[in-house]
Amino acid sequence: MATGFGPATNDSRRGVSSPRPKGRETKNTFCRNVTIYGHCRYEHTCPYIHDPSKLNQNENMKKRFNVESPSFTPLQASTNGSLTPSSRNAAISPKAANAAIFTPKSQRSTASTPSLHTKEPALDWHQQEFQEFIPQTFDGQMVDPNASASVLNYDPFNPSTTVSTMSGSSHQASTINPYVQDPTGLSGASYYQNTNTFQTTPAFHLYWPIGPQPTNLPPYQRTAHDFFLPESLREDLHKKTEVARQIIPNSSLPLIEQYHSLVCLDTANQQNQALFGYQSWVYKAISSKDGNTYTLRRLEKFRLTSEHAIRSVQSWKRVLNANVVTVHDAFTTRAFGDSSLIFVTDYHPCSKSLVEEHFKITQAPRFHGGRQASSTQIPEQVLWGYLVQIGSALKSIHGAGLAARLITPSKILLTSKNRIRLNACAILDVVQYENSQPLADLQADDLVQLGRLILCIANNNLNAAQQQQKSMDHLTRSYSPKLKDAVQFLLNPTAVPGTPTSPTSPVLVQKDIDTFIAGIADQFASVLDSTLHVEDTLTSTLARELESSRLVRLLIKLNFINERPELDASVGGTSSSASSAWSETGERYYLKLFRDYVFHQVDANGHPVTNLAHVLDCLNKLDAGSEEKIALISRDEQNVLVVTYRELKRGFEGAFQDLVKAGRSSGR
Ligand SMILES: Nc1ncnc2c1ncn2[C@@H]1O[C@H](COP(=O)(O)OP(=O)(O)OP(=O)(O)O)[C@@H](O)[C@H]1O
Repeated sequence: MATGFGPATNDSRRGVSSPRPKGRETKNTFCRNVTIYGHCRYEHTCPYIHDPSKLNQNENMKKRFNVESPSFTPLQASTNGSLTPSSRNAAISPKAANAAIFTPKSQRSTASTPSLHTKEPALDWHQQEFQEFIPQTFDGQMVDPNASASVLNYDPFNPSTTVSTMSGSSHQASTINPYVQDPTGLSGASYYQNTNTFQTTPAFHLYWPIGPQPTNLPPYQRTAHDFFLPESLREDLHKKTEVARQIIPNSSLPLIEQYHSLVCLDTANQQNQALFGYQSWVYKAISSKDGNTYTLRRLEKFRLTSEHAIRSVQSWKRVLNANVVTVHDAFTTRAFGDSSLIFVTDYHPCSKSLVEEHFKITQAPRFHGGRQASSTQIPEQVLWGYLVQIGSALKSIHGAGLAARLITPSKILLTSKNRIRLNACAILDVVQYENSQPLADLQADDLVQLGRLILCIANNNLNAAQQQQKSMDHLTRSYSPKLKDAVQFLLNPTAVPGTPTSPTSPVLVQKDIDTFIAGIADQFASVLDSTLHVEDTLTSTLARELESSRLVRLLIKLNFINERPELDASVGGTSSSASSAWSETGERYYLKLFRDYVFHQVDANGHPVTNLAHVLDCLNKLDAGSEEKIALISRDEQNVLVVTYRELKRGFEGAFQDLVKAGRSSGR
């Protein structure tokens, strides 16, 4: 390492007293700028020697420097937190008055320099001597001293940094990407100058707490679970995937058009014919056209009398609402041995109807008749959630010139917690095509059906709408007046009194979905807020999975490369001898030892080390191509190879490209 000190060439340090030896020590010191750059831009003011022949000419030096010459004044943190020169007589250029203070990173916790850290751990063991100043080639790249300070203050392990970084200077935060292979070296070790300090350790991962923090645990209390999906979500998704891919071997159910692997979703033996006028069955099926899973609803013994009837489904295909089960197609088939009408809709695994959710028949003591419905009162917020969601569905449906026509508990699906979708849209439009009522009446009836639905759920009774007054009394006693008003509005006849134009003819205003939605706007706001909270949580979970999936891709590549005995010198053969295996030579050999280093470590007693943190740390550093060195030990323990992650990464990419090329050339 060069021992000479030159003036700072970095603009961000202009006007700052850079660390340099005191006055008389310069007389024998050759300017390092000349050594490094061949010249010194500050030759006329620089206190160092620029002419090699003048070295050791002490007398000359005396003439050029006197006590007023700027001297090295290391900054020290005073007890009041400000930076003071250690030398009492130190003279600082007046220009320095407006300059940002250069703050050695080890002193940041006590310095008054603005920091991105809102709170920093005051750990003594982080304190260390300020290292000697090493000129960087940052000219013109980091001209804003504050920008450089904020970047150097970047702490990937400190969640408080994240908060302030994101709110305060999001642009700067977004420029920090440890994965960028920056040819300028900005993302390399030179960028993170004081690499020995905790604060400037570069982030080799992006497990970054970006969303709402569900727990207030400090970092050292985190567990491996924090890196992956929450258990409940993982279980839920697994269950859904399992159910979605379930098939029944040797099933006797036929193939219907492109739909195969049918599984019946109706568990009840008795089918209710009252709603559609036909016995209906629901199946899960896979489409051979796109591989997706769909739901087929079959209406038995249906005879199509008009082509127009089935064409009415076209309008339903355009209704894409988050609270409506999307309709994809409708057709007739004889595959079941009769003439059946089939509706193809989205499939929502593990969903259940509101009947199953709220009116589940439970086994009760014999003196109660053996069976009874669950009697727990449904929270008001759940009822508002249903009103808002179905209100939103009806807005889309009515806006498309259609009516839902069937808003009943058995035809509303609960697809996840408190998330519902109308599930029998389009069916009555086809089966009752010939004797359909005016659209306005049907739309008004949708609102009445919605009122009845809420009344039934609030009363825990499927037949509550038949004793309307009694059920309303119960609702009035158990819930807020606002909910009662909303249900009353819905249950009113198709028209409500409006402003009369004359005393003899009172005007009746048509009741519609827009009026209803406007009336419960505050509930829409609250449902929107909770939905956005859920979205935030899911986004933060997704961000964690993003990191995990990145590491999976890395591991896949690594395993493609490691130990491929079948690939001899024919791959990358120019660099390996014909007799040796490809994956055992050259850079691939490092990767093999690296695999041992990551996964096969043993402790002092020879017991296997299974440390997730070590694995994640190593893999992330490999992915980032860090300059950090590691010692790889050969399996016979005779050789130690010291390599940087950057070198490993280069070998890793090269080896993988070799494989890809070899795969292509052999036509695989
Ligand atoms: N689109 C769908 N995605 C996933 N599952 C569905 C879908 N549609 C229906 N199901 C499942 O099929 C079951 C039967 O649906 P169906 O509409 O026939 O209800 P039901 O309770 O049998 O009503 P009914 O008494 O009128 O026959 C539902 O409970 C639900 O679990």
